[in-house]
Amino acid sequence: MTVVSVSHAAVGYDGREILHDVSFEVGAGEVVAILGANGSGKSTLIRTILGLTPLTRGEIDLFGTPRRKFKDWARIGYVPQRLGAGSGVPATVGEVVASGRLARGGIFRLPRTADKTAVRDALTAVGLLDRINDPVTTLSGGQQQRTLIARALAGKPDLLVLDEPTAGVDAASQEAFAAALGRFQSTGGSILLVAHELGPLRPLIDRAVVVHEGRIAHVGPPPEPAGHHAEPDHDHVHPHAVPQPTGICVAPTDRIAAN
Ligand SMILES: Nc1ncnc2c1ncn2[C@@H]1O[C@H](COP(=O)(O)OP(=O)(O)OP(=O)(O)O)[C@@H](O)[C@H]1O
Repeated sequence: MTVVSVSHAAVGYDGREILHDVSFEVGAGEVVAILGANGSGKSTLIRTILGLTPLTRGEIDLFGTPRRKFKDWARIGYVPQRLGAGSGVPATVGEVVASGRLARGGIFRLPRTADKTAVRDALTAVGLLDRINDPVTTLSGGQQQRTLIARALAGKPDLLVLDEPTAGVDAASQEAFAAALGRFQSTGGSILLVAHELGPLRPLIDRAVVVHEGRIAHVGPPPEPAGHHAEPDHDHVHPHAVPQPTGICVAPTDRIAAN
C-alpha cells in the first residue's frame, strides 16, 4: 500500500515555479527523509502534500485517495518545527499532547479514559511522562520537540509528517526522539520527514529523497552527512570514511546500558 504518492508535481508561488516535476512515494511502514539545501523546496513539498499549498500540475494521493478528495486527516500526524515561542499560552505538557486527540473527535469520539491513556502512552513513548503537569515553557527546545511528537502520536496516526524535527535539538532529545520514531515504525507507522542533518535518525531511514533547486536529484540511501558529501550527486560511500564512534558525546550516563 502506498501512503503518499507524488506524481509529476509542480508547485509555485506568485507565478514562480518552485518545484518542478517531482515524483516519489512513501510505502506503508517506510521512513522517507526529504533532504536538501536551504531554499531547495523541502517545506513547500511537505506543505503541498498536506494540502496547505496548491499544486500547479501533477497528482498527489494520500492512502490511495487523490488529495483533493482526501478527508481522513486523523490518519496523518503533523509535527511542525517548533511549538511557537512566546505564544503566551501557559499550556501544560499534558494539555498540548491532549490537543492531538482533537482530530479524533466527532461522532466517533472516544471516551475520556481512552484520551487520557493515549496521552500518557504518547508521553511515555517520548520519555516525558514525568513532565505531564509542567508548563511547556519550562521545557528545553528538544523536550518541546518531543512534546510535539507526543501530540502527533496521541492522535494514533498511520503517517507522521515531520518538518526538521531535530533542528537545534539537544543530543539526548535527538536520541529519545529517534527511539520514539523507531517504536512508531515498528508498530506499522509510516514516516515522512524533512531534515538537514539526520544524526541519530539515520539508521531509521529507508529512503532519502534529495531535492535540489526544486527537482529530485537523488532517491536512495541517505548521502553522507558532512559538507560536500551532502551534495545531491554525492551518493557513493567513501572507502576512507571513518565511522563515528557511537555515543561519544551524546549519551548521558543514565542512558548507558548496565552491561
Ligand atoms: N509563501 C511563500 N511565498 C513565496 N515564496 C515562497 C513561500 N514559501 C517559500 N517560498 C520560496 O520557495 C523557495 C523554497 O522554499 P522552501 O521553504 O520550500 O525551501 P526549504 O528547502 O524548505 O528551505 P529551508 O531548508 O530553508 O527551510 C524559496 O525560494 C522560498 O523563498
